[in-house]
Amino acid sequence: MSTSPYACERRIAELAVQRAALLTDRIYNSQVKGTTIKEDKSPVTLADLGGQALVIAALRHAFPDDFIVGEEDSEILRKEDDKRNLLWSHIKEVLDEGLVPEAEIGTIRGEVDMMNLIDRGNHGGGRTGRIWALDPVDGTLGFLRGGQYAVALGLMVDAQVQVGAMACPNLPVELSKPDGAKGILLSAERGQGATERPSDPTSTTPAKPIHMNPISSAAEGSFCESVEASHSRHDMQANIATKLGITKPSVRMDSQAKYASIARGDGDLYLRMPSSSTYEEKIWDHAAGSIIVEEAGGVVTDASGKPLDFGTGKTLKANKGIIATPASVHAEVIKAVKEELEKPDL
Ligand SMILES: Nc1ncnc2c1ncn2[C@@H]1O[C@H](COP(=O)(O)OS(=O)(=O)O)[C@@H](OP(=O)(O)O)[C@H]1O
Ligand SMILES: [Mg+2]
Ligand SMILES: [Mg+2]
Ligand SMILES: [Mg+2]
Repeated sequence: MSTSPYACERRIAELAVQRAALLTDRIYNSQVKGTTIKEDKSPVTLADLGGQALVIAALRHAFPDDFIVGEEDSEILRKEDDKRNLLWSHIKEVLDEGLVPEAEIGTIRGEVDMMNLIDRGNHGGGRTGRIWALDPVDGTLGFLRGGQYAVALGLMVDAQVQVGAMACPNLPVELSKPDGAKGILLSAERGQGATERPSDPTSTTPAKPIHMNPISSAAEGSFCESVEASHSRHDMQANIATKLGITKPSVRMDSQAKYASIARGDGDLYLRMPSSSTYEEKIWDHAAGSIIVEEAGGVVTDASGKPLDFGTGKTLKANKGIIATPASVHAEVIKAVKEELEKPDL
């Protein structure tokens, strides 16, 4: 039987984010989310910290020599006994339930192991070798407000994303039933397509291939963008959409659920024009989402149409903007973006 080059990595990545999503969901539904505000003024919760520990436990078990660039570190847990104890009790419950096969993705041995695992995500990224980019809760603001968030994991080999997996606990399982069951697990391998299935590990629904909508002109489509006005230029994005003849209102959504949505044909374009000249996009905010869109028939580039460069460290250095669209309309969208950027300041 022939298998694809990264079939094993894809399987482990799927299981890892699936198990982490059981924890994030559990913490969302509990009394205490343990929110702390980080130095950059963004929130971090027990779900972010525990999700990172669980995913890295899986990577340690399956690929012990790989490097990991994770968003979080264990400093808060080392300082605050209450948070550490509470998080460990949640993680232990997820592990004891055993819904995701521990034989394949390993375990966490206790509180100290939990913190050490989180800190294994301290690699700085780079151009060579096998490096995983992990965002245990992408869209923490979305998580806190009961909106969209994603557990996102991508594998880069020599700076090319080869595998991505993402759990989106608040996206509907069926597009035709937006108020029905929630929680999907998406994944992709370079050259092998993208799939989705329910993220509930007890579900027997098989994975199915996903495809972007086959639009032939951007005017037929709709676009999504960040909820937070400080994360991208809503005004510019509206101008670009108008120029393209898009009449549907934008869909504002937190996190890489934006990539997931367009990859499964719920929307068409993702526009993210930079709102600050100093903020650098993080690799963990785009690695998983970008390959899932590409493998569903899309193209993901910066605002000038160049591919994203995942080999420049923890951040996409020198990146200006993110544009994700079906391949059929990418050139048309980049032309409109260029015109918007060249517009004289009035
Ligand atoms: N100034 C600025 N500009 C651009 N992006 C930023 C900025 N600040 C933060 N972030 C990152 O945005 C991640 C959340 O994704 P989104 O912006 O798409 O969603 S959201 O609407 O803000 O929730 C969010 O990811 P998480 O920290 O994992 O939630 C951040 O990495
Ligand atoms: Mg964050
Ligand atoms: Mg993020
Ligand atoms: Mg995050």
